[in-house]
Amino acid sequence: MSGLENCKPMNTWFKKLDTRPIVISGPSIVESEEQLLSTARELKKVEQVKIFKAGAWKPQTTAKSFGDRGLDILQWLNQVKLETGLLTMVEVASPKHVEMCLRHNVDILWIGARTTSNPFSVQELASALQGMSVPVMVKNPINPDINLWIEALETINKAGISRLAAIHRGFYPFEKTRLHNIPKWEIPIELKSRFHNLPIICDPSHIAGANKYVQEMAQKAMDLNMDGLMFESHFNAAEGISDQERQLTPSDLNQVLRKLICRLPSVEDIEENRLEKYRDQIDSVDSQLIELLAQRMNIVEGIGKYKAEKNMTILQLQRWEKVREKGIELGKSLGLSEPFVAQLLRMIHKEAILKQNEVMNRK
Ligand SMILES: O=C(O)C(=O)C[C@]1(C(=O)O)C=C[C@@H](O)C=C1
Repeated sequence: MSGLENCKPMNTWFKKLDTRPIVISGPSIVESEEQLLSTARELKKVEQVKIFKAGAWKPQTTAKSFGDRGLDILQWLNQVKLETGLLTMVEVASPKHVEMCLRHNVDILWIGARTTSNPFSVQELASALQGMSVPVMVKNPINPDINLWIEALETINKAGISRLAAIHRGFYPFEKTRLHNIPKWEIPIELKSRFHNLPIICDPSHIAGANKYVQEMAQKAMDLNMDGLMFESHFNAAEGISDQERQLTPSDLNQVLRKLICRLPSVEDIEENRLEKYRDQIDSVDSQLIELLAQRMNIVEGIGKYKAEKNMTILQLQRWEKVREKGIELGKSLGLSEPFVAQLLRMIHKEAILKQNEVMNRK
């Protein structure tokens, strides 16, 4: 069993983290003490914000340099903590960063997408974290490689970190889309289905890119039952030196959070177990589907034997085209989308060919 099954729920990390969603926010880049403190003071007024995040050493896609002011920033963050009571969270990319953050009482560390993509860097961080108890969050790697993400999480977990969470920030888009990163929601869903106890935070700011899509991405994350949300913010977003289009002012963030509908993973079923009844119906339909597929495969097997006797090829393109067209037509008339039916039939046809191949080569 993976140690990730033993991750602690976030409401046990710190007393303050007893809300859903847990909201993390802070500037994309620290520009000055004034920007950091003013943003934190404004965020303090947004009730749901519990964690203030800041990149003290921010790796950029392009080689822009804002100088190594890590130490100053860590001191300013202590001031933030003192004044606002917010928990602080900083990105670490090297053992030196870990050591400095721990020395300056940063509450939570996070590992960025570029670092997660490199198992050697993750291992170095894990060695620096060995024996520490600080909570750590691990962003997904740049490319949609779930195994690389799991490997990074497990490496940090093996160093003894059980206050551990994943951050879904979307994936590098090879083609331009309306969003900055491709969300590929199926990846965090797969992560959650493999490790039920691993908290997952969504970063709608990185996925959306532009603020106008942030609400939609945040709602999607809530509907998928993610544990928290991480937003970029700036007290004076329009004047920020980077990522202006994806930093919310704290009052805009407040609006986003107020509009958010937080659906529950389960509800007291007061309407005579309505959900249970639906699920019983689904179970029954699913059984019928599987039984019908098995029947179809028996017929395919019969055709396979016939083809073997008559020396006929397995692949019958004309017949397959007809099966496909008829299925798509019927699907459409019943409200099923063409890509869905086409994909389903493609899988069935592939399995039929495998089956007949086995029949023909049976000794
Ligand atoms: O009709 C056949 O010849 C079959 O073997 C059945 C079937 C199918 O699964 O529908 C499978 C393979 C052929 O390429 C075409 C159709």
